[in-house]
Amino acid sequence: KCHRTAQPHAVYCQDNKMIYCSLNYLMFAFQRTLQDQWSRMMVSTDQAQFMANLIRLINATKAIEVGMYTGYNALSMALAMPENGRVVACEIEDSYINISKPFFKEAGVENKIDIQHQTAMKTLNELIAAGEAGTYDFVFIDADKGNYDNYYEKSLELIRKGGVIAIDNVLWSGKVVNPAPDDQTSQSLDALNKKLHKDQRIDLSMLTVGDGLTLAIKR
Ligand SMILES: C[S@@+](CC[C@H](N)C(=O)[O-])C[C@H]1O[C@@H](n2cnc3c(N)ncnc32)[C@H](O)[C@@H]1O
Repeated sequence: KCHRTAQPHAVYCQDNKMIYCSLNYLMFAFQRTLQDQWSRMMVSTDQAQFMANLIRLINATKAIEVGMYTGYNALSMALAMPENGRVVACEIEDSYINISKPFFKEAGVENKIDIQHQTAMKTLNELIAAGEAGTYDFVFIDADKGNYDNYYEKSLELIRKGGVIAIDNVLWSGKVVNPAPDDQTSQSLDALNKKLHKDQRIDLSMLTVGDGLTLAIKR
């Protein structure tokens, strides 16, 4: 029987053994995603749990995920929010969206997650055009890396003062240190890291969680 819990749903130690586990909705979504060939795209369990607790800490009711994949982290965010909470989940691949939907329904949060099946830039622009600038509490950027800077600028418009933009993969397996001349992804992530380091519009924290997680808090 599933239950909602704030306890760790799974924590893995270095030899990949599960050491803490709760049988909750998230665990089912996590296990299903592991069957997909691209499951390494999913955030780690500790990262999802950390961001869910951030959402609780700032009492977020409006969040955006740029790059939903199979919905594991979107589900984690939705479960951390109150009944009136909403997650705008951006995803272009319908096969991933199809995997996510039964888990959202089973967990009773399908009404909290607004799946946007189009490019994330289109969705972010539409939200701004709809007058939603300055109203979001939390944005998680985790899609195509070449567009990260564009996602960051749009997210900065969309979040309120004190809102948090979380950016994934900012260390890119360490390749942001001296990126190779032909490695555009590492170069663009490095350029974004350097830009944020000097950005006076935010307070910055770069964490060695997962593949590197930046937190930018809007001033
Ligand atoms: C790293 S995965 C996201 C993982 C997800 N946040 C999680 O933790 O499970 C990146 C996702 O972004 C999607 N994506 C890539 N480019 C996109 C775009 N331009 N607009 C919307 N989604 C995009 C991909 O299809 C992929 O599912």
